[in-house]
Amino acid sequence: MSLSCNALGWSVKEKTIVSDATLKVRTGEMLGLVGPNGSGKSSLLRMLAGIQKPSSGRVCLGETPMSNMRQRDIARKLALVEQHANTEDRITVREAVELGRTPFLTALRTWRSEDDAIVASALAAVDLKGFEDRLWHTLSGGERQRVQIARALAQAPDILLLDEPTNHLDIGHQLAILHLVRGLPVTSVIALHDLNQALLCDRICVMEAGRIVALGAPSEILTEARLRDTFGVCGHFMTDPFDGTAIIRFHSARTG
Ligand SMILES: Nc1ncnc2c1ncn2[C@@H]1O[C@H](COP(=O)(O)OP(=O)(O)OP(=O)(O)O)[C@@H](O)[C@H]1O
Repeated sequence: MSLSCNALGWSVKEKTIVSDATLKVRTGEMLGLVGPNGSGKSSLLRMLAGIQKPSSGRVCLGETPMSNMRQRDIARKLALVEQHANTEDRITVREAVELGRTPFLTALRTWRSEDDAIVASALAAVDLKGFEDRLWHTLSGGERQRVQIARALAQAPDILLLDEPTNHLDIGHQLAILHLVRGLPVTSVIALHDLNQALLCDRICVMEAGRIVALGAPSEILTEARLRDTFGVCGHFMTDPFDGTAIIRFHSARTG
């Protein structure tokens, strides 16, 4: 399922946070969202997820305007992993992940064994087998982050939005999560600070001061000029001798 927004904007009081964001994420595409701190990535993701109401413009899931959809119907199609997600202190890991099945439960469609299987597979996907009975507040930052990703996977979404999903993770789990998302049959938008990780995406969208300033294939978008102008760093592209892929080596703008 595709995800699009047209002329999307959000202002708080007099301050414009996001303006005129127009974007179409194609079915099955993995789109990296990059930009400096405060450029509006989380705000855009929250609007795309239907959590933040835009001040202007609209979001469509496939061809359907999100404003015409009930929250439950949105949650059956789309999951968001927020940057600083929190949850009830006394909840166990299993209960936190089970919340992902809530949009599918009704008086007639109660919990089934297939829901248990989905929850178990989501926990296994993020390497949290054996953590089922642990209480949320006893988990480390990276373990909590993986629980939130498992909760989103348990939603079995067509569209998965992730806000810096790797920021608390050790390098092994960072790579595992990125490759997991890559391999899922979903349309994804993933906010990332690590531009080498962003190179793994199909396309990259760059935000600057609340605006989308570039959108396209990683090699076209992440140029040395872009690194300098948007991020204020010198970066040089090199070829990884191991597999021939591009990697960026950074220097500070002053010393580069
Ligand atoms: N509720 C709010 N009220 C006022 N300002 C806000 C609010 N939410 C976000 N902002 C401001 O909007 C700007 C964009 O914030 P946002 O969190 O979307 O940026 P970001 O690109 O995700 O940043 P980071 O990389 O630091 O996570 C920031 O300057 C932030 O301070």
